[in-house]
Amino acid sequence: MIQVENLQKHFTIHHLDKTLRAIQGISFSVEKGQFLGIVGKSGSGKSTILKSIYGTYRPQSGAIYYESESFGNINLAEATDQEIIHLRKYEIGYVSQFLSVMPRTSAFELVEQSALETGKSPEEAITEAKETLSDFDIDESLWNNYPNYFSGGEKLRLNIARAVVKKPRLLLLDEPTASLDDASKLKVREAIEKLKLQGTTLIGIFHDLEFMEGLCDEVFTMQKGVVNS
Ligand SMILES: Nc1ncnc2c1ncn2[C@@H]1O[C@H](COP(=O)(O)OP(=O)(O)OP(=O)(O)O)[C@@H](O)[C@H]1O
Repeated sequence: MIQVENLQKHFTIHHLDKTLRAIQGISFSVEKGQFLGIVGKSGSGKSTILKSIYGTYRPQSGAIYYESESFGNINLAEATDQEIIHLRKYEIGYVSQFLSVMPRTSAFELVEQSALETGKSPEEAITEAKETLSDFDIDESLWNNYPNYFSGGEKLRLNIARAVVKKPRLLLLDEPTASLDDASKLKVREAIEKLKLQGTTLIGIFHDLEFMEGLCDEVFTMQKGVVNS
């Protein structure tokens, strides 16, 4: 489903006149429906890998081949902005520990809009938004509220619900359980298991190794920009 070859990304820090090598020589592949876990120290380049796959960062060299439904095999490292936007809408989800909300949009509308984006009918989008919000234990009294007022854990669960309602083919998880309590983590774990059964391919970064136990098909450890296997 995804094959990363010799990926390299560096950042130019202009005010320090310095180049920072975030990742170099990263190669791995993930089969359809598998879950790859990435662990490693802070600053070792884990998020840079996910952001390169999601098209947020453009790597300097290397390739990211993705078996897309819309375009066939596509190198995400060289995809156009239009292709990336299309894939984000229909195929690739990204969940970080931060929720970016739209002003004056309720929690329910956020999830509903996400479902509508994938081409669901308004009725289907409403049904699926309700199901997903319930799945993630977001209290019904909060559905019409603005997420700005949510607690940290509620925001995280909403963030994941918004990605999961799309049933993406590839889901990138950048520490989505940071600061969640055990009950909420369990919900996230159940959702991941459900997605896997539906055939979603996942790549996830977690600090909580206990959480990953038995969930990932493979785990690799990053050390200062390179994979340490
Ligand atoms: N946009 C950016 N501009 C400059 N430097 C960056 C940028 N993004 C990441 N870096 C640098 O690249 C390196 C890798 O960062 P990255 O966020 O990938 O690490 P990480 O392993 O995900 O860390 P953490 O576990 O703390 O989230 C770090 O030294 C970071 O400062």
